[in-house]
Amino acid sequence: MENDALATEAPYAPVTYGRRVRNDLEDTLPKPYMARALAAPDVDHPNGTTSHNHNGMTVLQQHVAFFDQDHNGIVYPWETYAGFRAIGFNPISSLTISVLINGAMSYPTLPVGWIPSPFLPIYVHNIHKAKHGSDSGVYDTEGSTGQIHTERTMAMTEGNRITYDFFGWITTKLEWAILYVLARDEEGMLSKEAVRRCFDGSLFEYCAKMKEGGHGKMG
Ligand code: HEM
Repeated sequence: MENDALATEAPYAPVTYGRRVRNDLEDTLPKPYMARALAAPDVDHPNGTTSHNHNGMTVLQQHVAFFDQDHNGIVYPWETYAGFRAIGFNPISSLTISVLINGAMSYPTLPVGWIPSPFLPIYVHNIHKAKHGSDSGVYDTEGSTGQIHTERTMAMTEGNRITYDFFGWITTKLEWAILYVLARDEEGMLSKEAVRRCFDGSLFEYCAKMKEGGHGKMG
């Protein structure tokens, strides 16, 4: 009975055998249940990305800060576009993605009123309000991160679908598809480290530097 209390699998729910719960996090990660505000840790990086400055922002704010080109706390569609160009996406993809991202995320982040802004600004301060359903759950509703265990991302985006959450299904797929295009290796694999660094935004800084140095993958 005592062992049952710690069981992570239920015989009558085969899905709990397929989607295993890790029980070794505490070996390397202190307080794995505690959401981190400033860092995106995993078992191999218990302190997050130490080379990356959090500037006092939540991990989700750090995720989008790269796109705030003029550092005024607002990401306009043309800044999203410039950010995507800087990390190597072509003009057509960059334009399409920036219209979709700012189109979907501007409104919930607006600081005052009910009226949408025609310029589609995204307010970094309120980015936690742009969180949607059917996601990985790594970011919590305040924009902090829990532990990241993302070995099987595509299966995860299927498995995390919330019923009738069409917006969440599509947005989550899109986010993971963009990450895949950006960070896959020669064998078409997405490394766990690329995923972790996407969460805290340090991946984008890295990709922009690579692109600047002429190592950009997407030309
Ligand atoms: C190359 C650029 C980008 C990539 C690869 C990317 C990828 C991702 C990924 C993989 C997630 C995690 C989704 C999940 O937890 O299942 C995510 C979440 C998020 N991203 Fe991005 N993203 C990018 C750019 C942006 C931009 C420009 C913004 C807005 C300015 C943004 C806002 C968000 C928000 C608000 C979330 C939280 C969604 C949630 O957890 O519900 N991202 N992104």
